[in-house]
Amino acid sequence: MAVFTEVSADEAGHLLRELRLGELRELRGIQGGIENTNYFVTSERDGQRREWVLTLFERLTPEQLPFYLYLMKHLARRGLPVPDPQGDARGDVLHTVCGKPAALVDRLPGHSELAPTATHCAQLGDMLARLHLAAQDFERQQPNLRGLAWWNETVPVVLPYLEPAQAALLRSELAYQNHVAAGSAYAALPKGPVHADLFRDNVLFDASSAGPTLTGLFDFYFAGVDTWLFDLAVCLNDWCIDLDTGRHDEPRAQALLHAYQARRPFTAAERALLPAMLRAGALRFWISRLWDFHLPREASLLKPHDPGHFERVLRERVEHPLRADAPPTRVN
Ligand SMILES: Nc1ncnc2c1ncn2[C@@H]1O[C@H](COP(=O)(O)OP(=O)(O)O)[C@@H](O)[C@H]1O
Ligand SMILES: N[C@@H](CCOP(=O)(O)O)C(=O)O
Repeated sequence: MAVFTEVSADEAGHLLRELRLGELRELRGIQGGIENTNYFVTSERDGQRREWVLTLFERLTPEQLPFYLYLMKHLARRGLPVPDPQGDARGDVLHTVCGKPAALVDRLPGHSELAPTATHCAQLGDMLARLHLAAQDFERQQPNLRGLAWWNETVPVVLPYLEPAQAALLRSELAYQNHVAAGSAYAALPKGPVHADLFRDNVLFDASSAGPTLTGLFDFYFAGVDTWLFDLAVCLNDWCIDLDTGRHDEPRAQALLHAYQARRPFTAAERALLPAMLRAGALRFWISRLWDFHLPREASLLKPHDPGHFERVLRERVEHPLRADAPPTRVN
C-alpha cells in the first residue's frame, strides 16, 4: 500500500466540509501506486453517499500541480472519463492536508484489466487519440518532468548500481535518444499535453456482457507537454507486450495503432520515429524504476516495480524494431 503519510479521519472530514461535500463516512488507504499517498473516501450529504479519491502529493510541488489538476478538469469538461478535481468555495482545486499539497477527485467506476485483449487495446487507442485532441487547446504549459532532461540527470545517479553490461546499454541508449531528440524528424513530431504513464493499472473498464467499455483514465501526475508519439509508445510498451519476456504482441499492437489512427492518422515523422520512441518509452521507465529501486523512499508498505522488466523491453525494442504499418499518412 502506498501510504507515505497517514491521514486521520478528522483531517479528511475537515477537507470534506471545506469542499461542502458533507460528512466523512469511510476512509481507506489504497493499495497500489508508488508516487503519492492515496485514500478512498466516502462522504454523505443529504442522505446521499459518494466516493472520492484523496491524494497527497509526496514529490510534486504546489507550483507543478495546477497543470495536472486543471488538465484533468479541462478533459472532464470535454467529456473524457477522467477524475474531476473538486474545488473549494473560491474554486481552488489544490488543497493542503497534513501539511502536504492534496486533491480530492471523484472515484471512477470499473476495474483495471491486467490481461488486456485486442478489444481493450483498441478502446485504449481510440481514447488516447481523443485525449490528445481534446488537450490540444489546454492553455497551461509544463514539460514532461520525466523527459529527456530528467533522464540525463538521473542516469549518472543510477549507473553505479548496475552491472557493466547494463551500464553500457543505459549509456548507449541515452546517447541514442539525445541524438534522436536533436534531429529534424523529432522536431516535426506533433506535441501537446500527454498522459505519459497510461499503463494497464491507470485505466478502468466495465466488463458487461456486451464487451468491455473503457470507463476511466486516471493518475495524470506524470502528464506534461511532450510528443503524442511518446505517449503512444508508453502505451504500446505496456498494453501490447508479453509481460514475462517483454516481447511485442502483434494483434494487440495493431488493434491499438489502428484505433488511434482511425481518429488521428500519423504524420510522416511519426511513422519514421515509432521505433525510436518505443525505445524512449522503455528507457524512461527503466530509469525511473532503477531510481525507485536503488534510492527508495519511506512508505508504510511499498513494493517497488521491477527495473529488469524495462531492461528486457528495451533490449527487445532495440533488437526487433516495430514498424508502423498501413493506415493513411497525413503530412502535418
Ligand atoms: N479517480 C480514481 N478512481 C478510481 N480509482 C482510483 C482513482 N484514482 C486512484 N485510484 C485507485 O488508486 C490506485 C493508486 O492510484 P495511482 O494514481 O496509481 O497512485 P500513484 O499516484 O501513487 O501511482 C489505483 O490503482 C486505483 O485503484
Ligand atoms: N507506471 C510506472 C510507475 C508509476 O506508478 P503509477 O502507479 O503511478 O502508475 C511503472 O510501471 O514503472
